[in-house]
Amino acid sequence: MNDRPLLRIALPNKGSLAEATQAMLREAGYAQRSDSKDLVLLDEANGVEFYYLRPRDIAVYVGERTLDLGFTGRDMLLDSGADAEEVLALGFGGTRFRFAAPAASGWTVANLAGQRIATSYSGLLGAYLERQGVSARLIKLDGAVESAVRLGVADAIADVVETGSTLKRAGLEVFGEPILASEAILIQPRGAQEPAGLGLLLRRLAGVMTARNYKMVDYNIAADKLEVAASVTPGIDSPTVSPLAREGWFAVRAMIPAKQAPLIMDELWEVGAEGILVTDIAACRL
Ligand SMILES: Nc1ncnc2c1ncn2[C@@H]1O[C@H](COP(=O)(O)OP(=O)(O)OP(=O)(O)O)[C@@H](O)[C@H]1O
Ligand SMILES: O=P(O)(O)OC[C@H]1O[C@H](OP(=O)(O)OP(=O)(O)O)[C@H](O)[C@@H]1O
Ligand SMILES: [Mg+2]
Repeated sequence: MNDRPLLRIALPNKGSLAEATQAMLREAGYAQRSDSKDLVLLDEANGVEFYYLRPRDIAVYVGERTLDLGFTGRDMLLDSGADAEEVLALGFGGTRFRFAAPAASGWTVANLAGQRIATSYSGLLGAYLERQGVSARLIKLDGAVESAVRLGVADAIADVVETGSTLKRAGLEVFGEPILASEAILIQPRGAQEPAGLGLLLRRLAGVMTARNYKMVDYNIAADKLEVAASVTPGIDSPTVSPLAREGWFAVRAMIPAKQAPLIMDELWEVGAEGILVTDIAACRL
């Protein structure tokens, strides 16, 4: 290990983002705790100390400049009002923060004036209602907000929606525009100087996201069809084209968006490509 100060990073100790965050850091080459009761883990080789904290508290620690960086949800950062800012969106933990009310009750955001709205994100909701010029009474709950209407504590709710199945089970339906599109993010104290080690962490995280979002395609193609085939697989910069021992044929290799792989394989087949292989990318730095 070199002698720069340890980078101190907060991670969710439980909840929806905890496992996926730890999986991403492992993929990026960092050590993670093996016992879910551990509060701190020192990754000496990478010069990082990980602190496992309640997801809701992470923005607070980072905003108070107690820790250099934190992994949390965008909704949690904004709700906290902490003096921290988003550095990188991580491509997982995607949710929407939305209003909901009993199904088919015809609610609009304007109707919320003077009503009771239950939420566990009162900072986020309060700021949104203020921007909309709607004055309502916020009922602050810790969780299981979907039950608040049935139990008569609120007229509507504002909560995190992923699949929508919790709302459905409670007989509720979303209304109005989504208040926020959230996902897991990396945060730092607002305006902080870049701590040593952040550049490396960002490169590694970007590498994990690229490896998850792209695949590698290899195929053989005759010279007269190379240009068309290469336009189907332009790669990030440009495809790698190598001559084959077989006269007038080339081997082509390029990265392709993982979601489009089946379609691209079909198109290459139509163009006349042979030996089309798609493989996962285990890791990368671009
Ligand atoms: N299916 C999901 N349900 C809830 N939150 C999710 C889901 N998927 C991703 N998230 C994100 O995870 C974060 C919420 O985490 P968690 O569920 O641990 O919070 P919480 O239950 O409110 O926290 P706490 O346990 O501290 O009260 C938010 O950023 C949210 O957008
Ligand atoms: O749209 P869905 O896929 O159903 O997911 C969203 C639900 O999951 C979360 O609850 P969580 O399990 O975190 O419990 P909590 O309400 O006690 O925080 C969130 O608060 C919603 O209730
Ligand atoms: Mg929760």
